[in-house]
Amino acid sequence: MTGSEDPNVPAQDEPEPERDIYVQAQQALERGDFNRLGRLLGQGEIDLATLTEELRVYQAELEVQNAELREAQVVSERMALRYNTLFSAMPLAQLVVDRNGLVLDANAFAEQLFSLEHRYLRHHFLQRLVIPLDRERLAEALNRARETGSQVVEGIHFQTDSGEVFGGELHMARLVGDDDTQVQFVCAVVDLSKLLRQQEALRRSEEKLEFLAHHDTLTHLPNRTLLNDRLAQGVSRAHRHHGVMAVLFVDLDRFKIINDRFGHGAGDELLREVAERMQGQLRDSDTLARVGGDEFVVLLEDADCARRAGRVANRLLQVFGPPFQIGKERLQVSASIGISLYPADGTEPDTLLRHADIAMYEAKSRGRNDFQFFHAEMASGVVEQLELVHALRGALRRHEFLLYFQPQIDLGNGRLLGVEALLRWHHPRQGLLAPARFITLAEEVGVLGEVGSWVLETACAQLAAWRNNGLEVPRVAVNLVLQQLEQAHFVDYIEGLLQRYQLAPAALLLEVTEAMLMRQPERALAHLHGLHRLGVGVSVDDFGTGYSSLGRIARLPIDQLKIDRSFVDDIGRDSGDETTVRTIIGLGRSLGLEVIAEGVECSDQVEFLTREGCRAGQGFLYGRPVSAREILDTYHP
Ligand SMILES: Nc1nc2c(ncn2[C@@H]2O[C@H](COP(=O)(O)O[C@H]3[C@@H](O)[C@H](n4cnc5c(=O)[nH]c(N)nc54)O[C@@H]3COP(=O)(O)O)[C@@H](O)[C@H]2O)c(=O)[nH]1
Repeated sequence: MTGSEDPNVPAQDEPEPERDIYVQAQQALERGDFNRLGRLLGQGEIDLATLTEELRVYQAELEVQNAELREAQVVSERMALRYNTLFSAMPLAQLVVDRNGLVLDANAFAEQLFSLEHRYLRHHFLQRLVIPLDRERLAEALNRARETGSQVVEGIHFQTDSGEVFGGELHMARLVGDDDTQVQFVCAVVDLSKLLRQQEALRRSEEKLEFLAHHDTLTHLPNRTLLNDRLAQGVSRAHRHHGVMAVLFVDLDRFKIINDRFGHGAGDELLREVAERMQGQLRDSDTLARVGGDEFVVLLEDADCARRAGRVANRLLQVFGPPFQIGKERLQVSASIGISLYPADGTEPDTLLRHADIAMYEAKSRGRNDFQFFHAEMASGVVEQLELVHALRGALRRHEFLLYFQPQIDLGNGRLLGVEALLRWHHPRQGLLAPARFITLAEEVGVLGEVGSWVLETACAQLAAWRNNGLEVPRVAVNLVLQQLEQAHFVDYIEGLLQRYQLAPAALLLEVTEAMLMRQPERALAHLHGLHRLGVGVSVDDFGTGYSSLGRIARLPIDQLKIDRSFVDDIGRDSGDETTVRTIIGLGRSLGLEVIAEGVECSDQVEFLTREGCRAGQGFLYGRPVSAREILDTYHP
């Protein structure tokens, strides 16, 4: 003991004797060594009360330690969870490697990226996951990471087990181990090629959206929006350079009929084919746009476009020459084209388009399959046409149609053989319109089939009504259009109609034109045979104006030939036409067909006709087309 040492303070590492006994007792108790405890108690140096107190304190200390341990466990579990989430749940390929780059762990994204299962990936060195050329850079980065704790390697190329190479970035961060020998790194592999692919896909989607906004999805031609844009640019260019420009408005003839008859699928295919054929006739600098169902617009902007416009229009019309093979059908289509020129026909895009549209209507009204340059005088007429088109659409619903009837007379005895039903339209502003004003338009707009059904129904109903009023009109002749003759169940429909109005089949005579028969669509022909079997009469209207082969006429199931008015008109004036009339009458007789002459206006004509053997006639001489009431008043016995 030194002089400075307090004899009452026990040396640091010497246990306090009394306390030592208690510590020994505690340890014995902890171990469950009751013999030892008994011996210590037997030594009599332990006070039981003090021991109990010591044990209580010791227990309290133990509880605190336990609580700390539990808390530490919770913290460590939470840390493990966080680690797992960061390592496994983030959509990023991650690997844990040791100081040499040996893979110790890898998440599912890494397995997927490198096409390697976890168990194989674990035995790889990070170096094997990059291409040989980049391995030295990787080794340098690993060394630096050991010193600095983290590293990023940019522009590195990885390779998958299947040999695929992709560019990207490698991010390394020290995970554990202050000691260099135990160090581990977490490595994140960023696949930039995927990012680039995603960016590329995004760019392509944007491009596609942009394309769709400016192009027609069916034909892929510029749509109205893009056309307006190009038209506006063209006009301002032409204005700046005192240039010219041509706008061609192309509209298919009777496209609606094709759509209705063959379905929209066929219509779409036809439009695609038309677009392709037309495009083939244009220069790269010309614009061909689709601006509506069957409407296309062509812009010509070169210096000689005013002269070229007519030639281009001609070439466009010629593409419709060869039939279009749509599925099993061979379709013959034509188009009408209107042309307007900058600056002569307008200096604003809208005006140029409108005037080309008007000229196109003019081409249609002149018989279609043609082109027309715009003239100022056209405007008023076409506006009227457009109004008519608009009004026609609702005319049936508004009950604006009515039938007039013209008598058909036995030329020998003047008796009434029947009447021809002739359509009239009571236009709200223009008054009573004859068919010449609206039949072609009705066909174009696609309402003629519906109107035709109305005519048939009304004519039959009228025949029944006359009969109920005491007038027996032997038959009614009704004009048909091809559309009606091609309806799927036309013969059944006619049969139903006759039953509904209790009419004999011979009370109905259906007039078809020679032109309709020339085209001889299969279904129409089948219907003619069906009608014949039913006993319904079929008359060939305007006979002599077409070029039907006599052999073909002889084979058709028809009952009557109607000599065209133009020939009857020339009786006594043109010996050629007289010969035609004579031939038709002879033909009818040899085929056993009734022959009726239309447009009979004077007794000389009657004399010629009866002399040649024609027994029936219709014309102003016997009566103009009149209302049903007037027929009743005139012919009621
Ligand atoms: N598809 C349908 N076509 C129809 C229907 N109703 C009529 N039409 C066709 O329209 C064309 C013109 O008919 P319309 O103006 O009624 O003229 C008829 C007569 O008025 C006229 N006619 C009769 N006799 C004379 C005459 O002596 N002189 C003279 N200048 N004209 C006369 O002829 C027309 C009847 O012709 P047609 O039918 O050829 O016998 C006409 O082609 C009708 O076919 C309809 O409902 N559907």
